[in-house]
Amino acid sequence: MSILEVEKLTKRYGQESAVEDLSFVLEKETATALIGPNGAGKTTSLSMLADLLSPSSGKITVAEGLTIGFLPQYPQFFPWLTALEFTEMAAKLSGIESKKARLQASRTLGFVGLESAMNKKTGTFSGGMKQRLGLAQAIVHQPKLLLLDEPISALDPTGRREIMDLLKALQRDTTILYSTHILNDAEEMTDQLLFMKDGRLIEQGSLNNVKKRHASPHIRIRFANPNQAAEFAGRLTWERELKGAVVFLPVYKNGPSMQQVLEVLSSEKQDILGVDYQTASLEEIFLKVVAAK
Ligand SMILES: Nc1ncnc2c1ncn2[C@@H]1O[C@H](COP(=O)(O)OP(=O)(O)OP(=O)(O)O)[C@@H](O)[C@H]1O
Repeated sequence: MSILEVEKLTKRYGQESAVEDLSFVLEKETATALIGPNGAGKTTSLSMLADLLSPSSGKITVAEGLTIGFLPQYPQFFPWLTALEFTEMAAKLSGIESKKARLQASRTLGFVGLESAMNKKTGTFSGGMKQRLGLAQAIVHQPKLLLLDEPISALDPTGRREIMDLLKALQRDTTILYSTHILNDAEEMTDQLLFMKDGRLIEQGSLNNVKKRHASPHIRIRFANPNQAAEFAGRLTWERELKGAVVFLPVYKNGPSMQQVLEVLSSEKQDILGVDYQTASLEEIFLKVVAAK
């Protein structure tokens, strides 16, 4: 079931388009990663979805009664407020009754791991703590759709791990759309990928489908030395590529299966160090797709 549909969304500044003809659908309780180089239009798109920026044209349709939480790329906190005061304020602004706001704020701060820092002023917070607090203000009213602009990009690996784990826990009953340029992390939590460049969507689909289209999987056979690899490659009838002591066999319709390769290798006299199946990472695919468009 879709909870949000975007049709031909466009934002122009004068002659320039920040976002052009963007169309996609968010299915309920899925995670979508919006990726693209700097200036691709990610922030502009998320700001339009969060209703902070009006589109020049196009249409956004949301499911009836949909509640939305938004974490901006650079969230602003009032340094003189404590984390609890700030989150309570966010709770009230998002429509939670005053009586319940404090309890809901403290529960949310517990969920994001800020329980012990709840009564500290936000001005003293580290980058990682601020990112958790930003997440807390975005989820305090338990929205059904969570829009996150670069929620992990400014964090160190430990901070990224922690925020990714929180997002994964949230994803069980929340639909998440987040932008990022940390593609290894995106690979971990994504039902749908949206690749943007110069304001346009240049590729979209599930991780598996995008990989199938671009990953050019191959079987990698590692020999003890380049001479052995070259000698082996010379005897093959399959399409192959030789790189030093490694032979790569592309896997596609007419290529060999792993089983066929293992059968051939079982009678080999050469020293084989290893055989495995390799596919490109999302990072490699992204660079390829962005360079091609
Ligand atoms: N208020 C504005 N006026 C004019 N141009 C703008 C405005 N806001 C954004 N742009 C332009 O629109 C394009 C898309 O910007 P946007 O911030 O959405 O990209 P982004 O993908 O979020 O980039 P980043 O990864 O660097 O945050 C850029 O070329 C930017 O210069």
